[in-house]
Amino acid sequence: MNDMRIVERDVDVQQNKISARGVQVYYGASHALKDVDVDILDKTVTAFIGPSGCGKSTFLRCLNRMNDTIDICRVEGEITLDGNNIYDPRIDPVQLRAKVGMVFQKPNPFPKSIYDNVAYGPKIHGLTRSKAELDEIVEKSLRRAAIWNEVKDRLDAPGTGLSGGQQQRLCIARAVATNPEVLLMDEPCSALDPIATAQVEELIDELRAQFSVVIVTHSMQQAARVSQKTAFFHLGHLVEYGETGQIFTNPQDPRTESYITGRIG
Ligand SMILES: Nc1ncnc2c1ncn2[C@@H]1O[C@H](COP(=O)(O)OP(=O)(O)OP(=O)(O)O)[C@@H](O)[C@H]1O
Repeated sequence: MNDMRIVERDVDVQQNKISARGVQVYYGASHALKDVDVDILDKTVTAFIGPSGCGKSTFLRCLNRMNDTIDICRVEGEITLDGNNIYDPRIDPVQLRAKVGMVFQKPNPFPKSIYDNVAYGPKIHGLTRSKAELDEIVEKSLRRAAIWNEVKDRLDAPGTGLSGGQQQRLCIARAVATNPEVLLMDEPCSALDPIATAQVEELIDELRAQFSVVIVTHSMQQAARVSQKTAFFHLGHLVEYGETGQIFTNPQDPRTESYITGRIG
């Protein structure tokens, strides 16, 4: 008789969230990104590293069409989110950016209360039907961003009155409030002190359980601490992409090796 028992086992299939093929970016006549191919995994932190001006932020901004806001910028090639072309003219960039949220280098809370900073996105995207539901989303988002305990008694106070590290976690709460699937972070710790940096790094590790996180960082130590995958960019090319441990201990390309050993950068 056939053995019909189903063997339970850990299934650890890492799925592609975003795929880029043949991506070129131009600022006017200047060719800033050249033929970038990459698959970004779900529930994974991917770090983009490389010397200043190599195109890390430009590529990050391609992933939620933030480059659309720069007049002279032109993007070619294909980028898909869950298999759907994000540059399809039928895609609304505002809706896309709710799914692919972004946190910037400098914390940039709106000049509004802590509550309103987080409530804004769910309100404009019509994600709630009642004040009670909105309160719930605000609390959940502030908890996910590990700042609830610090602000729960002053939700009406201005977001801009928080410390830099708290403001950045508020911006992360704002980004997660629309229930995104991908979180893009452009040097999110560069304006923070070491303690706030450690808090945000810990948070990034927790967010990975729910999102695909992509982080641009100048700090190789940070990339090594927070990411599972690393992409090394140089002069507009994605030179090498792989497991973070492999990139830092056994890089395959001499340019990657020069960068991580401090010879370029
Ligand atoms: N808005 C813009 N207009 C014109 N050129 C730009 C613009 N933004 C970036 N560039 C150019 O595109 C190239 C890539 O820049 P990008 O900011 O993506 O690099 P980066 O690797 O993120 O650099 P950094 O680490 O210094 O932030 C650079 O040559 C830069 O000067």
